Amino acid sequence: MSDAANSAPVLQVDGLVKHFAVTRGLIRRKTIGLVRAVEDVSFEIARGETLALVGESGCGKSTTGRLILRLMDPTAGSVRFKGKEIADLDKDALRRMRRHMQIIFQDPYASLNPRMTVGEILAEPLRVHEIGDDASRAARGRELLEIVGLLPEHARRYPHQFSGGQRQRIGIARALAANPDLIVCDEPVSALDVSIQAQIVNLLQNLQQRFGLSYLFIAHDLAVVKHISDRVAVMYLGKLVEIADKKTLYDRPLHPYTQALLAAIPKPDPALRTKRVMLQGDVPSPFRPPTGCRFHTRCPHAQARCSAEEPLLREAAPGHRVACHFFETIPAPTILARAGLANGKFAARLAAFEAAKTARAPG
Ligand SMILES: Nc1ncnc2c1ncn2[C@@H]1O[C@H](COP(=O)(O)OP(=O)(O)OP(=O)(O)O)[C@@H](O)[C@H]1O
Repeated sequence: MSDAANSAPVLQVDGLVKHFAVTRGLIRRKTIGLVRAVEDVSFEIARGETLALVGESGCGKSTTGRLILRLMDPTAGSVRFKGKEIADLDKDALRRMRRHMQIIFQDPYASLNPRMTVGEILAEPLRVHEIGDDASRAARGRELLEIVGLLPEHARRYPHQFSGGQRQRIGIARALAANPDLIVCDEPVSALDVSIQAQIVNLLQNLQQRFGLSYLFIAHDLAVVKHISDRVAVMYLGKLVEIADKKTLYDRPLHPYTQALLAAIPKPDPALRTKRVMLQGDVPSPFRPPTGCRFHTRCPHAQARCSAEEPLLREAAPGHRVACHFFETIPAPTILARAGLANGKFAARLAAFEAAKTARAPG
């Protein structure tokens, strides 16, 4: 994180809620319930900071990202960008503000228009925001391609002429075009090979340093998040269950769900390996979330109170908040002296990712 990260937050999210209505009937549509995708989520991101938002599929990460960019309306809650409440902005002001908040998607191919050249794709956000003329937009496009490690002459090519990693670089260049302050990175490397993942993470880190960018980095892959984040927020079934700076969260996870997610990451020293806390079963449906603590149906430490009473996100230490009734008393993950208990597939991915990241091969 850069020094500038100590200044006022770029983004403040307070009590964000999104419920999707579930309807039935073809002619007379009737609401039969709500998918509680995001429930009372609050966090902030400082200038130059990366907050990772982590959790299993369907826990509400992407919806949170889209609510922040106002790509959909929230059911309740507040999103303030550089001190301004987004809900208060009229259509024109929202369009102007969007210039400063961008998104990078998981699948760059799906988000790049196949009929446009790369030059046209990069000029588009500038045209939408009425920045410059045709010549200056084309020049900016060529500059952006160099910034993300491609060649200026690539502007004449079409998205299908690039590899997955190169396409993600184009997606990043497009997000950078209008000089944003905040980029929502929605699983930007999940679809890429592990060696390419490392290159894209390196690129995002370099761009952050160079341009003072803030990132909300959405991911389910803790190996990637470990490298890029300053702080980590863990989400389960629409709710934040733990938030802390990276070191605290990785060294001293207090929520049983975070412990389970982190135990899947192997440590190089077998003596430091922790017993893998197996997550039982699938994530319950956000259509009918469990009562009390939403994690209680899968929690190895659940007690009667957990199904009856919803835990608040409480401060465990300054900057470290945990939503668990019993975090003070549940035991830390067991240390094992024996190797081989970590998740082998994950271990291999993490090792490959770290090797590739160190190699910093060109993309
Ligand atoms: N437009 C929608 N209408 C109804 N339900 C939706 C809609 N968008 C998302 N959901 C539901 O909201 C919940 C959260 O979805 P979301 O995509 O935010 O989760 P996620 O953590 O990003 O998962 P993934 O990694 O799979 O994208 C899911 O149960 C999803 O099915």
